[in-house]
Order: sequence, then structure tokens, then C-alpha cells
Amino acid sequence: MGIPHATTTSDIYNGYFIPKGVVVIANTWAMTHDAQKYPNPDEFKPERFLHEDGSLTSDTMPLGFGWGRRICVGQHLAEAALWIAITSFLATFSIQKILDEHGEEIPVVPKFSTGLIIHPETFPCRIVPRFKDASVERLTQLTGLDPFESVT
Ligand code: HEM
Repeated sequence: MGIPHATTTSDIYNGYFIPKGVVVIANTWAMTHDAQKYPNPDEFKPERFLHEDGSLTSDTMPLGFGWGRRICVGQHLAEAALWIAITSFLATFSIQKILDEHGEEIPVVPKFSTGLIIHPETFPCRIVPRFKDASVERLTQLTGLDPFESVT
């Protein structure tokens, strides 16, 4: 859900009267689970946000950062930092299912926490290096980026 805000004046929105001084919470969950816009919304399908050529669609509105005057001022830093962290990790490691005693993969049953901010529950997995000498040095060599170099 969004961060709670209070109204400073009364307003009418979509025919609903919203009095002054009440708490308003944006229902981010409902927006991101709108099945008309996102068929099978619980399915992990990052390609929903990609054109066929792999470029991003314009529908990547960052709902998690709020809206309007109080929108998160750190969103670009946060997105860039997450991009660097996640792509570096995935370039180096592959996240795989754990194996049973016969070497068969055990399926992951996705579960989520509840509350104002929800996140996936922890689940067992294997983090496997993608190549033998997976290291910061090797990653630097592969990407041409030095993770310890300051970004200007
Ligand atoms: C993934 C990481 C982040 C998420 C999901 C996030 C999310 C949010 C949300 C939901 C709000 C409230 C918006 C509202 O009131 O409607 C907020 C506000 C804020 N965020 Fe972030 N944030 C993140 C990272 C950051 C970072 C890295 C910084 C600073 C470098 C930052 C600085 C702030 C500040 C200063 C506000 C208050 C803005 C204001 O009230 O005017 N955030 N953030």
C-alpha cells in the first residue's frame, strides 16, 4: 500500500466526497493487480513491460515510489542502485531450485508476507556461480565496470 497521507481540504474524487483531515492510502496492490491491465497479475512475467525488441514499454510507472508532491526523491538513485546490484548478481550467479535426494528439483511454492508492505517469504534455493572463476575481478573484466569506482 502507499504511504498514508492526510487531506488538507475537502475534495470530491470520482463522485466520492473526501472530507478535510482524513487519512488517504493509495491502494497500490489493487493497481498492480488490475487483471484487465495485467492478465494473471500474480504470474511473474517481466516481459509484460517489454516490447518485442526488448525495449521497455512506457508502462513502468514506479507505483512503489508514491505520487505527486511527496513522491520519493531517491527513486532514480534507488532504481540505478538496484539495477547495478541485480544485474551484477545475475551476471555472476544463477539462482536455482534445491534438489531432493534423487537430484530432482524441488518446486518453490511462492508465499508472501502480509501487511502494509509485503515481500516474498524466504525459500530455500541454490546460488550457483555461472562460471568457474566468478569473482569481482572477473565481473569487472566481463562488464568493463569497476564496482568500487565512484559513479559521477
Ligand atoms: C527501492 C527503494 C525505495 C523505495 C521503494 C522508496 C519509496 C518511497 C515512498 C513510497 C515514499 C513516500 C511517497 C509518498 O509520500 O507518497 C518515499 C519518500 C521518500 N524517499 Fe524513498 N524509496 C526508496 C529509496 C529512497 C532513496 C535511495 C532515497 C534517498 C537517497 C529516498 C528518499 C526519500 C525521501 C527524502 C522521501 C520523502 C519525500 C517527501 O516527503 O517529500 N528514498 N520513498
